[in-house]
Amino acid sequence: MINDGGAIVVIIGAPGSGKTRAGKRLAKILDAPLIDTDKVVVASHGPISELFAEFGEEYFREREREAVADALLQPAVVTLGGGAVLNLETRVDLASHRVVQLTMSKATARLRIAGSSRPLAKNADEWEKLVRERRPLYDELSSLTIDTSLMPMEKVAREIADWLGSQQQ
Ligand SMILES: Nc1ncnc2c1ncn2[C@@H]1O[C@H](COP(=O)(O)OP(=O)(O)O)[C@@H](O)[C@H]1O
Ligand SMILES: O=C(O)C1=C[C@@H](OP(=O)(O)O)[C@@H](O)[C@H](O)C1
Ligand SMILES: [Mg+2]
Repeated sequence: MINDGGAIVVIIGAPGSGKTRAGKRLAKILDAPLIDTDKVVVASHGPISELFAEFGEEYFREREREAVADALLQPAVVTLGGGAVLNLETRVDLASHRVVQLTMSKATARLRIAGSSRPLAKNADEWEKLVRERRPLYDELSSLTIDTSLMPMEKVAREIADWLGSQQQ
């Protein structure tokens, strides 16, 4: 059963796969608000790399869970951080939402995450290991998967919008 009062759609998937960027485009297409849970955490608690360095991953995951729980109640396009699905309560919540997964190849990851400040995916090998472990969760939770490796962001956003349209008929 879809929770019609809450998030319009939730975008999950690998770090760097384009969730935040495609979500922003999608929100424009739908003329809806965008909530990126990483941005919510940063606005309240400071940069993610600093939270990891000062307080550790568990502290970040707790703050992330708070942001996710709140975001899923809002009528918005919601983009999660790649590791948000590690939280069991979040996985239970996602079962009643429309969830899209974005993926990308390792070759694309090498280009997109170069020089990024993601503490758990500092290079393509770390990224690959993390995604291999999480992939079963991403697959289980999502109803649509889009490989963004070679796809412009605008097209990614359009594909999600078209899918949402087909769901509402
Ligand atoms: N479809 C795309 N084509 C090319 N570059 C992209 C695409 N989607 C995202 N990017 C780039 O990849 C990086 C990560 O995008 P982002 O939206 O932050 O991913 P995520 O939120 O999944 O970690 C950014 O530099 C962004 O400009
Ligand atoms: O995969 C992860 O564990 C993380 C992904 C990041 O978000 P994006 O997936 O938006 O890059 C951010 O939440 C944090 O660095 C941890
Ligand atoms: Mg993001």
